[in-house]
Amino acid sequence: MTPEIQSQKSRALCQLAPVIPVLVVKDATKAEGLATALVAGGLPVLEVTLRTPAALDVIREMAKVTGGHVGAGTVLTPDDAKRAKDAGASFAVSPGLTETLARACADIDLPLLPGAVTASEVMRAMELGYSMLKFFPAEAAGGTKSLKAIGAPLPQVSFCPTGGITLASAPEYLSLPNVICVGGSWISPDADVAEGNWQAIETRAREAFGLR
Ligand SMILES: O=C(O)C(=O)C[C@H](O)[C@H](O)COP(=O)(O)O
Repeated sequence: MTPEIQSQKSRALCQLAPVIPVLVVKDATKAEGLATALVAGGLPVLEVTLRTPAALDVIREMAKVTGGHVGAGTVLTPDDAKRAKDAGASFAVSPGLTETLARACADIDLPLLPGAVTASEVMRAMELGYSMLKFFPAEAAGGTKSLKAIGAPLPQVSFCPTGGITLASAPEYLSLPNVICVGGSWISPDADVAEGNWQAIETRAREAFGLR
């Protein structure tokens, strides 16, 4: 799957909801309840970060939830991409982009949403064939001001900004023409996941769904 087609697929996923919840889940027994609450709240596209030992099992469980599109986040290497795909991830998200990772995702037909921030990083991603990118770390890298500035010379690229975004700051991002959705971990705080407080998470998902 070429990077061009990967970008088409990640763009279509990003269009499904205004927010992609970024999930750091330590316990795979929580996966089904968490995914069900998020999908019920209107957020079907889920990014499970490969930052916990349980992450691949979490992907495996979440992939069974009807209506969800489960991807892996923090995909840094070809091996991460392969393990994520084998666990049932239908897309991968990376904080950055390397040619090795782009090639690996192309080889295994896994759509990649790669990260880029500077003009050179975005131009490199474009050279490789990507037109849908994660803008990470969004707030630390200048937030909406940077996205607006980068959109002037590079309007053909769309972004999913992630990193430091909240329910309060999301609308300004979503109002930009080069932003399709945002990513964020605020919808699924550790304490609610640990306690299985799915109602609170569904309520937050619903608020996020209402952003567009
Ligand atoms: O794990 C990855 O692959 C990342 O790139 C980082 C995450 O996307 C951000 O950590 C989410 O940002 P917050 O909403 O500020 O928590």
